[in-house]
Amino acid sequence: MTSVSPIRANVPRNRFGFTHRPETDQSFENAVAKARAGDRLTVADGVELLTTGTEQDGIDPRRKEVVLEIADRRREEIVGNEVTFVANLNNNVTTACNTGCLFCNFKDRSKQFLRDNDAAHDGFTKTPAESRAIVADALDTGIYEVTSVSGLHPAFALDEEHREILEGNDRGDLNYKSPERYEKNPGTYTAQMAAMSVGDVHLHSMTPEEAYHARRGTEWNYEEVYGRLKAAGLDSVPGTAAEILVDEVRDVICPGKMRTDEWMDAMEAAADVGLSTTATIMYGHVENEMHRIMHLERVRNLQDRTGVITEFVPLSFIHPNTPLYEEGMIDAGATTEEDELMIAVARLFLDNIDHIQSSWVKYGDELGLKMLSCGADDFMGTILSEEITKRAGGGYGEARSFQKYVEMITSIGRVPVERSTDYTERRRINPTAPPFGPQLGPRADGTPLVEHSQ
Ligand SMILES: C[S@@+](CC[C@H](N)C(=O)[O-])C[C@H]1O[C@@H](n2cnc3c(N)ncnc32)[C@H](O)[C@@H]1O
Ligand SMILES: Nc1c(NC[C@H](O)[C@H](O)[C@H](O)CO)[nH]c(=O)[nH]c1=O
Ligand SMILES: N[C@@H](Cc1ccc(O)cc1)C(=O)O
Ligand code: SF4
Repeated sequence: MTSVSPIRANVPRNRFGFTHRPETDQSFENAVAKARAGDRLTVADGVELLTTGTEQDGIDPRRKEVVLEIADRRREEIVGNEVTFVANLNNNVTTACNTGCLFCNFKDRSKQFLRDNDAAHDGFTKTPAESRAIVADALDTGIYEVTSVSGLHPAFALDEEHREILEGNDRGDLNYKSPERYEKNPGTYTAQMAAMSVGDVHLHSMTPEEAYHARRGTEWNYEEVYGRLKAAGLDSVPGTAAEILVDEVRDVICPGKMRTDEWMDAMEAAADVGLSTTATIMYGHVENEMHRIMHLERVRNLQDRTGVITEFVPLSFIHPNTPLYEEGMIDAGATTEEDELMIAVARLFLDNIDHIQSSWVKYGDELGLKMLSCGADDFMGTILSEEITKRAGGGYGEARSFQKYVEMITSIGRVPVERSTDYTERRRINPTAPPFGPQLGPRADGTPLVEHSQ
């Protein structure tokens, strides 16, 4: 075989002095043989596939095609030709947060939200009543699910009992301030859950990091917290806040956030009280390929223990407005080749998670569609409102209509399918029978959700 020039990757892998390096005793060829045979992959196998061989720098384009093709075939064996998506709304409650993650531009320093601060700011907080009105309107238009993730507002408490504990505490280290001190009161987490549980809408909310905030200053374990949230209306948990589940990476990008073990603990507790979850990886910043595969191994182990992870969502880091980029710690996010390999190796490595999501918020339509032939089978949801990626500098919009989904999915010869959050309800859409609108939501009647241009 004549040699082809390797493609450079963007990530500054040598700058941070990490202990874990993408080095293995495995060969690319052996790893490929195991992937083809469907054997459970080791960390070394995963690193070989993700790097297209560790013996050389950069990505070998021919080897990359081999990995993508094996992953695409595996996708077909496991889930066939259907491409799913969900009719959902994002309703984030507040941007107030002091955790200071260096990859995030969603948050605004919570000081700005205090009543005695006169300076203008772009952040927002919604009361439970405001959240309810927004979800109720969307439910009438046909959504199945509401996803809600928020900053860790200092006035948030889990419930009234938690508020009493926090009010009665004079410890200065609990990141708590009374709601009276703020312009707007987010209420309690359980009040927000109850407010957003309109009709039979599926409520997907409370990341492990939010659950951590909801138990601060108490002895309550995560089972207690998720149990109370479930009783208030929570249906399933977004497995974000995962970022990279290796502490030496967390030390750099989110030193204020929970460590890997605590994230695992919270996710297991959610499963123990009967909630299903998703799992994510946010990649393409300071981490190297060894970190990415260690992350996949930890997610695979978690799924072996819980079995409740319905989908895996690779979130490609959006860099332009983030401290990591502005402070010169990174030069860019992942390249297209790294994105393709991340999806493909997630499909091959995670032999116990059926669905791999291609996120149009992160990849856009063109690359998003390409990912559906690299191992992904789910194409996210309509979401209708998006703030996290937009504020980080992403430019792929805030919504997709059913019409757009049907056009995109049929253009690559696959079958468009509306799904429920946990994939147990699925409805194949006949592409020759417009108009296209949601039918699975509690109040859905097939009327299109948003304008066709999106
Ligand atoms: C913004 S937080 C909101 C929920 C909660 N504060 C938390 O940290 O879990 C949700 C997730 O968005 C993702 N995110 C934030 N900034 C991002 C960026 N610039 N690019 C890609 N994903 C990002 C991270 O994975 C993060 O865990
Ligand atoms: N529901 C999904 C979202 N929601 C959008 C998020 O609010 C945000 O844009 C971001 O993705 C955080 O990194 N995004 C997905 O990528 N996938 C979803 O299923
Ligand atoms: N649907 C995924 C993806 C997601 C990503 C980022 C979010 O902020 C919210 C959701 C989840 O539930 O985890
Ligand atoms: S990722 Fe979440 S915890 Fe971290 S700063 Fe952003 S909103 Fe806050």
